Amino acid sequence: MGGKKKRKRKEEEGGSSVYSETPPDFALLASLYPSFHPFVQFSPRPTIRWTDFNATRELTRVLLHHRHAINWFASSSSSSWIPDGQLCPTVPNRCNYVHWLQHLLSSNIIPDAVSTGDGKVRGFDIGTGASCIYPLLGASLHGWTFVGSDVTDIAIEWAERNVNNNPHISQLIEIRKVQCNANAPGVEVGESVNGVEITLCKRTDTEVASLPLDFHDSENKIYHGPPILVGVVRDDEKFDFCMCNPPFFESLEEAGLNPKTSCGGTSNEMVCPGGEKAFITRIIEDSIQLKHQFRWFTSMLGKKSNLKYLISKLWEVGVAVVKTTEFVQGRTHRWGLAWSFLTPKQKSSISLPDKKTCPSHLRGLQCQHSAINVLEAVKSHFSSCGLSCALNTSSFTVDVAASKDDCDSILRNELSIINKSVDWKPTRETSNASLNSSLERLCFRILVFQQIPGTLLVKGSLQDRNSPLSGTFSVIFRKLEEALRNKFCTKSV
Ligand SMILES: C[S@@+](CC[C@H](N)C(=O)[O-])C[C@H]1O[C@@H](n2cnc3c(N)ncnc32)[C@H](O)[C@@H]1O
Repeated sequence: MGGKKKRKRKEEEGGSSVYSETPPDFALLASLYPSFHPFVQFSPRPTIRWTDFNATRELTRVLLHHRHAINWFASSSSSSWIPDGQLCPTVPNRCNYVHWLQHLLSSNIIPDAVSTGDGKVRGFDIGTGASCIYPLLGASLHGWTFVGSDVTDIAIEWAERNVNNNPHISQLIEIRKVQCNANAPGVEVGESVNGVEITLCKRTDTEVASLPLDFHDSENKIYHGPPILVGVVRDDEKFDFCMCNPPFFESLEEAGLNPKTSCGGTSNEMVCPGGEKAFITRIIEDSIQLKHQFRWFTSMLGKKSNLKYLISKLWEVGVAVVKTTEFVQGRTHRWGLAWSFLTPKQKSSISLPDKKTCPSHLRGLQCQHSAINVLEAVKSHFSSCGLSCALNTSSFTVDVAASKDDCDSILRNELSIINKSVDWKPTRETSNASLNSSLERLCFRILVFQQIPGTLLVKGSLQDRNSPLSGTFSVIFRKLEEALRNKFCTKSV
């Protein structure tokens, strides 16, 4: 696909932002902001040293002010708006997420329940950080109201400070401290590892302290830290969305030091046992309990490889719609995952309902076509898709078997049709090598019979409804339905 087409697709998904079109002009910013000037190297072309934490922090400050009218000067004499070493957000990357949320909210995919009664969009930012970047951006760009939560005292203190420094939007933002459950086992967020705050990425040559042994235990992928949504969101609250830039990494070693940039980030901000996979899994679990209190649940991901697991987890818990996107900023790639329990209003894209509600009946084929004609069309449809099938003219059935690869490729095709705006139910991961081979195939039967005089009914039934591949059945059946309607129906029935 050409670059133009790709960009258009991204824009349709809400996956690009103003920063892809108009990157920061360092020379202009240096001339407007004397505090930024010393960090700019003008030759061969204006840029900053990305490995210098003070330079990236200053860039964030000036961009927030210049582009978003967000005031970053503390009211005290301090000129910092986040303390040394705390994660310093890059504005373009954070804007991409806000831009995508705006796209989701306005896309009309799910019912448009106004949460607060005052007509304002209300969001919940999980782990708002010292910068409070998402509430500040969301409030300033779109007038959204926010609750921003965090677990550490330092994040709460500075987030409040940053909100108060922006009186024009401060009324829109509430900062909420997550009360850590004293009995919760595992990580003690708010305390530092080994009693020292370990700073990541601050400098390229920063040493990362060694960790206690049990911190390396990657076996336990279950999140067992402080509450995330359940226990933090109040019973009477409703939100249009939640968002999260989670601690991506499982360990300090994994977080490592990115030699190319310096965005700061402490252990508390960057690391959680089980990494983002465990953290987002907990958000998914919380979302089941809070399904009526949020329109959209969303999170950012740092690793594409976690998407597959999380999407299948989502379908397992019975969500109604899943969306993903990719955020690309320079050489940094991030992914967005969104889900909702509200039934989509329109079928703008594919949704695979749960097994019990799989469409499996095609009614109303006019009887001027014989059942045999229809049966043969069924067989030739599946044969042309490369699936193995057997026609039985005495039982009026076609038995079809699709391999896991067939199912994956059917889903992939669907995905490309819907411009990679993903609404799909992938096959469950089959990591267990001893898996019975029948589980690796999706077997189903198509039956054609006369339901009432004059009309034929085409019915599909799965051989094993619990097959991990059964999610693909609704796509397969819908494709068959389309093919049969095109061939036999003069008008939609
Ligand atoms: C990667 S930082 C993101 C900060 C900011 N939102 C940003 O995008 O720059 C993750 C944040 O989540 C916070 N955090 C970790 N566990 C949390 C929990 N259970 N509830 C709320 N915040 C949490 C950390 O303290 C940290 O500030």
